[in-house]
Amino acid sequence: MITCSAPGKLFVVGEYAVVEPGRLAILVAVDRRVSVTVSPGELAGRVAVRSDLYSGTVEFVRVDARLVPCVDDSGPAPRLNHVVSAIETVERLIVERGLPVRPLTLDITSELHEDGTKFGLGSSGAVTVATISAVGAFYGLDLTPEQRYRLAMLATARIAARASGGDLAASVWGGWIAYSAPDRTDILGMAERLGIDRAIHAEWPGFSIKRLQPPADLTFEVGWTGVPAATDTLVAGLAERNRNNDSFYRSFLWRSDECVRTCIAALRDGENREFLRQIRRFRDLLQTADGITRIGIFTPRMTTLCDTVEKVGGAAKPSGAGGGDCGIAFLDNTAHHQLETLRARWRAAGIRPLSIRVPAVEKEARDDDRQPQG
Ligand SMILES: Nc1ncnc2c1ncn2[C@@H]1O[C@H](COP(=O)(O)OP(=O)(O)OP(=O)(O)O)[C@@H](O)[C@H]1O
Ligand SMILES: C[C@@](O)(CCOP(=O)(O)O)CC(=O)O
Repeated sequence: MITCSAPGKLFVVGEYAVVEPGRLAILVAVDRRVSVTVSPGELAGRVAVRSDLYSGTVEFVRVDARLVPCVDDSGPAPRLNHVVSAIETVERLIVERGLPVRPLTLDITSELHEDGTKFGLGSSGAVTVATISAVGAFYGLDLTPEQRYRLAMLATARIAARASGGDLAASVWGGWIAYSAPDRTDILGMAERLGIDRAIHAEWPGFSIKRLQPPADLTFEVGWTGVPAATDTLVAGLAERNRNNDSFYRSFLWRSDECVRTCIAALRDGENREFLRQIRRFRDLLQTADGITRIGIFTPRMTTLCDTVEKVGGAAKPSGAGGGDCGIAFLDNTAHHQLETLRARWRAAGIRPLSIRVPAVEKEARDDDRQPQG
């Protein structure tokens, strides 16, 4: 039996733009995780999945390298597509290497939901990475962090073509990272033409990952609006502009990149004031984009969440797609009184402060780091 876990994430800056290959975002991994335990299954050719998100066990049968749910008349099948795609991707690699697939049972538990409602902390990314790690380890694969990210990216791209994979990168590498995504159509094409094994060892133009120093003397606070958001619909709303080669969208991408790069430099140089300025700038950028596209990044509660932080001297913005989910705030870490005031005002406005931290990355993991391409 093998258990692996993977953390959830928060976007610091760069969301939306990061869906375009090569565009940077900053993310952090949080101290809440999804765990996946893989044990030998009982029936040949079968995979059984149990998740604390859904009741009961879902049985799958392998048909042509795909997992097809066995008929279950107990109600609509739970949404296990991220888990299934992760298992299928690892098993394609196993088959390519001439190894036998085996009956499996997966048990999944999540700290990224409460009573079945997501907080917007990247549960889909965390469950994908934890499944890749656990199934890979069960089959005896010795996967490096980058190979786990690449398998997770391929598994995700098959079912969510727009997803940047920033959540996957944060989940794999942990800590503070700067990330840019590969072209997902390209890498899926590569996997089809060359197979999974060669695709995960090939050059992925656009992909980069770099570890960042956390800001010293700043604390961050996360507020949950209490409303889960549908990321894909929101992303489609903005990405639509790209298809039309819209001049607003081009300037959005350019401004986002400039903001993320300035944040990276501010973190490197310990320039907290500049970092806070860029957080505000990115909020403005998202607000302008929302005003033009009317996709609904800023709900009234999200606006209150951010405004309340400004009033106590900090800087805040939505984290991720917005439309609900979480906002992220940065404040001077000596501002204890302001922090208490902020939490009280958030609660009064129906915003729940979440106690979330970014765990420090162990030296061993830091030594595994790769540098950005290009
Ligand atoms: N514990 C789990 N067990 C099985 N599947 C899970 C689990 N957690 C997440 N998932 C999968 O991820 C999907 C949720 O993805 P979604 O993008 O809506 O939320 P999220 O990743 O938590 O939030 P966000 O994208 O806003 O960060 C679920 O529908 C399910 O397919
Ligand atoms: C809008 C986007 O950049 C971030 C979405 O973040 P979240 O899943 O809502 O936390 C989409 C993506 O990166 O795939």
